[in-house]
Amino acid sequence: MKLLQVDTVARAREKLKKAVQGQGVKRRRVPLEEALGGILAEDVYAKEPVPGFDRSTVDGYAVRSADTAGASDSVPVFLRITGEIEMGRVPEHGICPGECMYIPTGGMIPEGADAVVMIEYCELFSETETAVCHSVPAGGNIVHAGDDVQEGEKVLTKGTRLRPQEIGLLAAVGEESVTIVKPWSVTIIATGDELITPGDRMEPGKVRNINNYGLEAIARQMGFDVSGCFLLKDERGLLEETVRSAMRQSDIVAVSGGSSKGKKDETASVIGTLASEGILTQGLALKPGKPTILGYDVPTGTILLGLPGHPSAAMIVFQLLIGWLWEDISGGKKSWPVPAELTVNVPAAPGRAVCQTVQLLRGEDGRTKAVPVFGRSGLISILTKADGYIVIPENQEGLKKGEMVEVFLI
Ligand SMILES: Nc1nc2c(c(=O)[nH]1)N[C@H]1C(S)=C(S)[C@@H](COP(=O)(O)OP(=O)(O)OC[C@H]3O[C@@H](n4cnc5c(N)ncnc54)[C@H](O)[C@@H]3O)O[C@H]1N2
Ligand code: MOO
Repeated sequence: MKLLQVDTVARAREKLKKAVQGQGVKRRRVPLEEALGGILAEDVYAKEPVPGFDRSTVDGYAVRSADTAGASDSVPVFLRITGEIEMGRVPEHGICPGECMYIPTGGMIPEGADAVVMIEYCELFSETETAVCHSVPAGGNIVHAGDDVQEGEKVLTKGTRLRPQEIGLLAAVGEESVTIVKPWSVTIIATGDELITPGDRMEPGKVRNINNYGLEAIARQMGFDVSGCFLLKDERGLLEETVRSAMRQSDIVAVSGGSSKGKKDETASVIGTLASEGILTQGLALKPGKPTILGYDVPTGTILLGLPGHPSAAMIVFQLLIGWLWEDISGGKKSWPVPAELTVNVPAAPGRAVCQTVQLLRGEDGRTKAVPVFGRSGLISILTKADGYIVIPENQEGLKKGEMVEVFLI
């Protein structure tokens, strides 16, 4: 009887990391529109201050604050309106004592003004005079040049994962492109005679292809380029040819299905043939995810990954191995687990780590609770019901209700 010689997740990660060590990290300059999810490859310094000039934060009148001292509804101060400031333009002149200028939100503060009175506190007396019924302190309703970002300041640190707010900041400091760690390119191959696409007519015995869609989405979420997505019949020659050709243009070729010990399970044999380093791992001490295969090909610099056919297992393993490796070698900030209190006991699996999906809820006591979503790894709905997962290490006893756990969000 031939049983799989399994590796722990830690051991498999170690092997993967060692295999790709010589590859180094490549960089790519991308326009901001394509930077979302990218890992910043260098620190970014502001070439210009934000804002670039003193600006009003309200619609109103730019004034000298001293002129408004003591102003109230019953004793207003009368100021002469000497003009109007236009957006995007430098004021035509400054203001002197007893004067004011109309200013829109974001307009440039004129010389001589040190505050802005909101329009709601002013009553137009004539075209050239307004009554101000409210005093305003120096600096009131003004955002000063550099208040947001100082010129020369380090605004973003290498390793930052670019979220919408970072992209906005880059735009604010005048960067139209940014250098990120070149994302890996991934080819995804689903295998199985039973598989049909979501649009095909359902027939008895057929199963809709979930993995191509789920894995492609995870890869894109991680910021990778997806260079190809294939659905193949269980045919060794076809699989070998498709993987071989994908290796020329991909950093990762992920094959789902055919990783186990069934009669038609050929993924291990194909990876063994095509990877110059042979098979690194065949079998993970993980539930779900046992039928996982890893190989590395040095000449093409490709990771070959055989994933379990069961959809939840395939997605979790991709996350645990490839997601982890990408975070590690791209220098990106590590994902932060959420602490939560377990609501029921979770059993361990002898000799295997358990990756248990959980839902996060707020308990009546106000604490964050982790509610396990139990179900077999062939079920896709357990992932949609889950907010994250917890890991019980191999050789550890199960977890007890009430224990604090760390939830990795998915
Ligand atoms: N004798 C053994 N049998 C099995 C073992 C084992 O160790 N010994 N492991 C089980 C575990 S755990 C898993 S997971 C599965 C994985 O097997 P494979 O990776 O070889 O995958 P398949 O047999 O091709 O498929 C398994 C299952 O998943 C469905 N599937 C496959 N691809 C897709 C897809 N793209 N979209 C949706 N569903 C897919 C497939 O129809 C099968 O139902 O093996 C156990 N058996
Ligand atoms: O461990 Mo399999 O990978 O249960 O689904």
